Amino acid sequence: MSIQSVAIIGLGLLGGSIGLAVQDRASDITTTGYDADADVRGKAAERGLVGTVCTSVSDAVAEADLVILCVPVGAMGSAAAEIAGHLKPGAIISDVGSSKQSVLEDLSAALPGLTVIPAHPVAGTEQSGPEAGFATLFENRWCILTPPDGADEASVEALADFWRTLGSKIEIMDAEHHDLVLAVTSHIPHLIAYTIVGTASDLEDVTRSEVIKYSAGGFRDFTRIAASDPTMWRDVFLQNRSAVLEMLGRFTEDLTALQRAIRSGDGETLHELFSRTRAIRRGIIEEGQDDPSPDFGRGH
Ligand SMILES: NC(=O)C1=CN([C@@H]2O[C@H](COP(=O)(O)OP(=O)(O)OC[C@H]3O[C@@H](n4cnc5c(N)ncnc54)[C@H](O)[C@@H]3O)[C@@H](O)[C@H]2O)C=CC1
Ligand SMILES: O=C(O)C(=O)Cc1ccc(O)cc1
Repeated sequence: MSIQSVAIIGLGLLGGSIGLAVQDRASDITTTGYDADADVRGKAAERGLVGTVCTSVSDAVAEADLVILCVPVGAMGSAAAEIAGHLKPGAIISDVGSSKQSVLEDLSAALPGLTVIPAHPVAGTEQSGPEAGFATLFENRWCILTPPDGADEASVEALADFWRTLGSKIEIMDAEHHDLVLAVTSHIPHLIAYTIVGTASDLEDVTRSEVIKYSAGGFRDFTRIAASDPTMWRDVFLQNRSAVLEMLGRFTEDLTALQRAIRSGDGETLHELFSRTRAIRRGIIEEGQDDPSPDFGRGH
């Protein structure tokens, strides 16, 4: 099937970037959009994030071959319930949520018998809202599709093609595996950033000026991640609870082992780990998986 019209529900960073990317790279595809927040709809119209910003969700999805839910993962179920009954027959319903198992369950429950194919573009920044989107966000980035067992193959291929058109590379895996992998590569790193910045801020009464003055290097990088959207990340941790808790358990054990090495003066253990992690970083850069530009995530 060929996708000729796309409806984007939620016009923040991800929804806005999809709208701009489609208009840039596939101008034959019609774009409509809707956001629950009237201010966001106004800003989306001003920026031209989609061809038509609709004032009702039913108008936005009525003619769409593909509907992409771009709302926080905790809002996917209610957003899906709102589009049920207004969809074009045969439409593909997808999303961009950062966790996949709960989204697959929520969408399948709200849209029984329809073509639900969840997806996760592994591309983003710490920014959010309708001003944050940009057309090149998905270029050379992975988009992971997590179709349920028995999903219509032609629809999976049509969705994969859509993301390739936006510049993404495609991977297909099951939702449970996705959630475990992303817990360690994305969700726990965000939790660590929120924690360390919170810990430093709790010290601020004593050393307020020093936290700002010496926030070069490592701490500064953590503050970028810790500036990420609170609603989005609250939802990720609540929706991907079991995978996050599993990985957090492993992380805590490893942290405790390092604590012991430091206490006992075991430099060999520290040096061995730091050498291993340095090699991982160098491998990522050699594979071209590093941030696409030095400004990535800062200038948008
Ligand atoms: N921010 C990032 O870097 C990335 C985010 N994601 C995922 O993309 C999704 C969207 O994230 P962002 O675009 O960053 O968030 P955002 O906060 O920029 O935009 C979300 C928009 O959804 C709207 N919304 C909420 N509930 C709604 C509903 N029921 N109906 C219509 N609109 C509704 C909000 O008003 C808001 O404008 C999340 O599920 C997130 O996990 C995926 C990859 C990267
Ligand atoms: O800004 C960053 O470094 C990110 O990690 C962006 C991001 C956030 C959430 C995702 O599901 C995917 C990418």
